[in-house]
Amino acid sequence: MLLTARRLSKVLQLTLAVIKPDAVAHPVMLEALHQRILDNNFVIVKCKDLVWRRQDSERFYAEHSGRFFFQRLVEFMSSGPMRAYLLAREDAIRHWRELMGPTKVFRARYTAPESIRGQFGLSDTRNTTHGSDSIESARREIDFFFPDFCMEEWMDKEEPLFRSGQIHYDDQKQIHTLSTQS
Ligand SMILES: Nc1nc2c(ncn2[C@@H]2O[C@H](COP(=O)(O)OP(=O)(O)OP(=O)(O)O)[C@@H](O)[C@H]2O)c(=O)[nH]1
Ligand SMILES: Nc1ncnc2c1ncn2[C@@H]1O[C@H](COP(=O)(O)OP(=O)(O)O)[C@@H](O)[C@H]1O
Ligand SMILES: [Mg+2]
Repeated sequence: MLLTARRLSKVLQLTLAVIKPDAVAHPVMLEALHQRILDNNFVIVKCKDLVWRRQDSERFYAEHSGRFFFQRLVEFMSSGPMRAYLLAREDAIRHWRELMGPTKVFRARYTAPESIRGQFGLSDTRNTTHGSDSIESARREIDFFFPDFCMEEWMDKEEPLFRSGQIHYDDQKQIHTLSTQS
């Protein structure tokens, strides 16, 4: 029955999530956020730690150049290690954005105290996480962080297998793999 239910479940959606330098700097917070991802039934397809140069930060957030916070955002996002995730689940984009909570931490603390930003955010810029805000953004952002990953191929070949539940969580690599691959 479960298998049938799984087979009938909605197609998995991909989204790009980032744990920002303010949280990566604190191993306990980083671990808590990683666990939050697992607890919310996200499949971790890919995960990598990286540091941006200033120009990477400017390119990724180009849509915000000219806003009053752009310089502090660019400096902050290239100030230290980040962790990038390629996540999959039903309605991944919306669900991760809901888990993050409002962009502005000072608002999140009042309107969404259980959210990631409400709980861990330091300020409106240093707000702990990023998440794609649309299917188009997810495509661009996945390509930005994981240029060798082919979304079409994954959706065609791997998504049905991940959706059918043949999943194994690799504690070492901290990602999910297909049971047949383990
Ligand atoms: N609309 C608007 N909001 C501003 C402006 N300057 C600051 N803010 C808001 O007020 C918040 C606090 O401003 P700051 O004190 O500069 O920020 P901070 O506490 O140093 O923290 P960061 O946002 O990480 O720099 C910002 O995160 C913005 O949301 C501004 O010129 N216009
Ligand atoms: N008013 C603001 N003050 C300070 N930083 C901001 C502000 N608005 C946005 N930012 C920073 O710019 C990033 C991108 O902004 P935006 O795309 O609007 O939010 P989100 O990250 O929730 O999609 C935010 O995550 C935050 O780090
Ligand atoms: Mg955004």
